[in-house]
Amino acid sequence: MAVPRLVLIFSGKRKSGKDYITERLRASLGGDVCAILRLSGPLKQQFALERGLDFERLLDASEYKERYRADMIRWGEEKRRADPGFFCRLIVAGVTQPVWIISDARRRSDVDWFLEAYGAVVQTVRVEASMESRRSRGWVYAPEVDDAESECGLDTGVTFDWIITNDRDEASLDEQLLKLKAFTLSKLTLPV
Ligand SMILES: Nc1ncnc2c1ncn2[C@@H]1O[C@H](COP(=O)(O)OP(=O)(O)OP(=O)(O)O)[C@@H](O)[C@H]1O
Ligand SMILES: C[C@@](O)(CCOP(=O)(O)O)CC(=O)O
Repeated sequence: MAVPRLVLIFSGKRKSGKDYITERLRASLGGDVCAILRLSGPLKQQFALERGLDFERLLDASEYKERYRADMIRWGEEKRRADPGFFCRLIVAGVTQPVWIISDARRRSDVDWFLEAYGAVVQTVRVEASMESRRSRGWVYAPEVDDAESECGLDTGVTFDWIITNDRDEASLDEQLLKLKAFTLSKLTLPV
């Protein structure tokens, strides 16, 4: 198994901007240095296959995805109950880049699995956005989703190494991303 130099574990509420921010970070680091690994990737793929759904449409920030979210959460939780590392192992297989971004941690079991496997190089990153910002990006409160572990599992119990505030202030976001990028680059220049 490849050994990463840095594993950034991102979490945050729906529409806080996890995908947006992780894509920006990858773009600025380059795809040969940095891989985005989505725990929900293999989950959505298998769920789509079993239900005859459109996998591609479950990936983007669409209303289509939201329609199936509660069912996907239940489906994924069954898999995790049987094997908490199930999705974690799937997404790290065969990755060759030195920097891994896990874009969508939602549960303690996800964070604990990475800490156990790669603890020395793990950094946890929380993306925060106001309810107003999230609403402006399409968030609408949904019972059984916003009050469930999928959204609240990391609200407490983890001391995040980084907190990124993603509201309307573009300059502030640029600055925060630059700091995280500089930290990431500093890890790449250290000897193995
Ligand atoms: N700082 C920003 N500037 C412009 N657009 C943004 C910003 N942050 C997020 N967005 C947009 O808001 C929408 C929701 O963001 P994104 O999909 O990244 O959130 P998320 O936290 O990954 O949500 P989910 O948990 O639902 O997947 C996307 O269309 C994204 O492009
Ligand atoms: C089903 C689920 O993986 C959907 C995640 O979708 P997204 O990260 O919001 O694109 C959430 C979960 O695992 O609880």
